[in-house]
Amino acid sequence: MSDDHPQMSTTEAIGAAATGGVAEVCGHAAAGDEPGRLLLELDGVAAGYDQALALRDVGFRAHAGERIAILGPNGGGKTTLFRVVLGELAVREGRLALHDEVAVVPQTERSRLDFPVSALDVVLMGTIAHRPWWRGAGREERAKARAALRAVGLEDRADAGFGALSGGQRQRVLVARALVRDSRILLFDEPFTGLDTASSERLQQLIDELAAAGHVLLIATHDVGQARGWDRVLCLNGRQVAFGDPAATLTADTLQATYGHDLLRLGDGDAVAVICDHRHG
Ligand SMILES: Nc1ncnc2c1ncn2[C@@H]1O[C@H](COP(=O)(O)OP(=O)(O)OP(=O)(O)O)[C@@H](O)[C@H]1O
Repeated sequence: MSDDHPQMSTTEAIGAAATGGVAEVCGHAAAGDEPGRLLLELDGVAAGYDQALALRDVGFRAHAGERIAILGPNGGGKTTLFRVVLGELAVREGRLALHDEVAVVPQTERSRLDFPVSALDVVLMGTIAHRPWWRGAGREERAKARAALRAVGLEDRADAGFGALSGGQRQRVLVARALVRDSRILLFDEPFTGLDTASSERLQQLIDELAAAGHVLLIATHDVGQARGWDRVLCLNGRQVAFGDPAATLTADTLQATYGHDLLRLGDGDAVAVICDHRHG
């Protein structure tokens, strides 16, 4: 981390006290980057909007090196969970503990494409949290942003207009923007939506590389088959339905409880199809 953000050595409670839940930012653990390091804990977490709870009973632990699929129907609570982890929504019940910083990779489809910004400019936006708002990006930040673009295979497109890139390239630029924040906890909001096969394979490879480098990745997806290939799966439907190893967790019964009427069972086994709506208002 930069000197502007000294490492936090003591647990710092944030938000939520008035609503009954607890969120803790525990800073960077002294243990370093070893695989399997605990990065994120939730215990009985509930959150919502206005008077209503949108999500409840969420409890799981996430470790360095894990790719965790977040499955759920439209309105199941995936975005709500991300907003809680990002500190945008209060923890109304239970406890959330962050043992590293968090960054989100938003859906590229929701990006504004008409701003005259380059790929490098977009990545540099990720360094703003690490410097005073009034100071422009310096040599150190620019070098870091170029290194992040190199890590996602786009160093040669640094000066290209963000809106002129392909959907897959834009998604990787947004990953680079998350990487310059030095965050070990990465949240991906349906990152494969709208990508062609080649871009999807490239992003899948990048996700594998980030996990191998010691990040934990929470990836909201509607693709049950994809979730089966990752390390853990979290099933949400207004509450936590299940969490665990995909092979043991993704039974037809669990998927039925997760998706309800949005699930089509194919035959007598665990083969299913999920009906989902990718349109967002
Ligand atoms: N800003 C908001 N104000 C009020 N209710 C909201 C708000 N955002 C989400 N909700 C409600 O919270 C519940 C969970 O929504 P959330 O967006 O977390 O689901 P999701 O799993 O991300 O859905 P999708 O797959 O469609 O993106 C839904 O009932 C939704 O209507």
